[in-house]
Amino acid sequence: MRRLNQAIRPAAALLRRAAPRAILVVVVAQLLAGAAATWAFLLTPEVLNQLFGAQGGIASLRLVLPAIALLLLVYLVRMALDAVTAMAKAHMGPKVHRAAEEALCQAAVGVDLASFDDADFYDQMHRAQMRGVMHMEGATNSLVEALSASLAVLSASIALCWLHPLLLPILVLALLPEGWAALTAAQVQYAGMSVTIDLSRQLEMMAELATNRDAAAEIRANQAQPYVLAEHHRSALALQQHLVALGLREVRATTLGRLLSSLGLVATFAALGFMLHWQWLDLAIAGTAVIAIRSASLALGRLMQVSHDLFEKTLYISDYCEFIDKAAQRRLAVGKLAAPTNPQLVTLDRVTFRYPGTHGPAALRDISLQIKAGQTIALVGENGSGKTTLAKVIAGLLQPSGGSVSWDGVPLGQIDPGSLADQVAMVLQDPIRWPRSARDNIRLGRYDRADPADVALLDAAQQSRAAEVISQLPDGWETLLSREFSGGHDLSGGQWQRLAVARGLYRDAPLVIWDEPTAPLDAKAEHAVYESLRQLAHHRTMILITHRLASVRNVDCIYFLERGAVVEAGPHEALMQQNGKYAELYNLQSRLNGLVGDVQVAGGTL
Ligand SMILES: Nc1ncnc2c1ncn2[C@@H]1O[C@H](COP(=O)(O)OP(=O)(O)OP(=O)(O)O)[C@@H](O)[C@H]1O
Repeated sequence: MRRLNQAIRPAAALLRRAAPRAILVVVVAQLLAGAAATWAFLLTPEVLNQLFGAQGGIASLRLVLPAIALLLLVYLVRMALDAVTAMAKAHMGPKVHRAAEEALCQAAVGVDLASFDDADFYDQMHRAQMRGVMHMEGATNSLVEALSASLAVLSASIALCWLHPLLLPILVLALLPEGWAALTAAQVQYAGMSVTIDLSRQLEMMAELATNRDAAAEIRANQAQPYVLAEHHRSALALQQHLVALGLREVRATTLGRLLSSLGLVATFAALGFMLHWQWLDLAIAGTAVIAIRSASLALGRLMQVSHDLFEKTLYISDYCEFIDKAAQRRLAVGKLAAPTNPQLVTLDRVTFRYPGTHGPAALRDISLQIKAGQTIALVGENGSGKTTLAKVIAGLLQPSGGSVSWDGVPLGQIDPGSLADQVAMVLQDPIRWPRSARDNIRLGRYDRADPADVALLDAAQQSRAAEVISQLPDGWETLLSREFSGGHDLSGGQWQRLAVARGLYRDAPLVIWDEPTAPLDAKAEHAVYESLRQLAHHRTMILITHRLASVRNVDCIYFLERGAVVEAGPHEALMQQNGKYAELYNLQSRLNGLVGDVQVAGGTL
């Protein structure tokens, strides 16, 4: 019961929230159906008595007809009530599914970015999404079934008790073995469930790899098909063997239960025979008792099946609920203050950051710096030195593990994340490829921006050279950019990046962060992007992350990172004079690649 409760309570709460009217209809209809069933049982002895007493011939049958008609009417009412229940149930399932899915999405988008780097949390979120929502909907259906079956058992019990109080213990005698068998089978399933889930997840992972569009090219290029198939086969075989073993144990339990149930039935008939013999009840009541016991036994079978289903869903539902709770806790730790509009000074004081669940050196170590409004700074350094992490900390997307980040003296922990994000435009290294139209892909930079004549949209597309890409699409701005839907169209990596740059430009925020914005771009597009940056830099604070050191020669300050720490900082000339790591890397790049064309930023060359 304790385990069942873990599934019943949250499913019932969601049901009450998502479909209160439907649940009211179901409860009322089922109570009335239960009352109708009891009435039908009470009418049955009367009908049987009249039938047994009839002498034959039309005349005596006519006498029985009103009682039969009444019984038929009661059955019809019951059928109508069951139909009403089924209709309410048809509303319930989709409503509960929607509510569960919406709660999950709301929880997922509400948590801080670091939560996505917490492997346990991320894993739980996916379990909740893949199975929790589905089982939540299933559990609400099971609840309705459980209510209907319980009321059927109750109505048979009341009728039997009414007809003769001794019939109640006989009913218990008939039902006990069946109940025991169903519970034992459920326990067998429950005991093996965590292994079932584990094996299913491994299998799903391999099936996902085999069918995933993003993985398809690499699997073929690396000739990894045999590996994928072998791993899939290994997981599938393990799951199959586990399920067969579980099924056989369940069959043993149910067979024993059936055997006991048959013994219970024999005992029931013996008890009825005994009562008939001593004339404690007449034949019509004994006949009704057989019908009622049969009906109660079928209902109990249904109840046990439903409980069994609920048992199976318990783990998934607990997992779903736990995720929603955890997400709410991660959401609570946010500030309430509004972010300063156009912050004049961003200060980092001895900031450290460690990704959740990681060991070894922290991703950022003891970083202190200041960025004034209107400045352009560059973060440079080798792969994995912490540039992207630092940019996310400055933007308030990641909370430092130590030290503090403040905007105009207000610690970011006290600022509402929404208002903080409002001040930042961030173009990331691997931007999201929205499976939406080309228009939406840019407008999603700030989807609620008023731009009735598309002036800002066209401007952003022009500056990033995304306009050229869009003009070649079959449906122009309205082309769906996803091959996963029919009629969809895909872009090259560089074309996607142009759209991402356009999105960043369209966002139009006072603090702009560009993380390798031009890496996959061709020379012309790169030139166009730096032209846009030059214009942007006049009245914005810019943080530029790049490996092309020639691009950052004239920014206000360059921060050179190494293993999470700033090891050199200053303008290009100063760093070159220092002749340290930056100078070494700069000279190396110059020798290897030659310098890229100079681009003007903030009045100087970039
Ligand atoms: N989500 C994450 N979870 C755990 N560790 C991470 C995560 N993202 C980055 N790291 C680690 O943090 C360190 C800094 O990563 P970061 O992405 O900030 O480097 P970067 O300088 O931007 O690298 P690149 O030039 O390759 O983009 C690296 O050691 C990386 O392995």
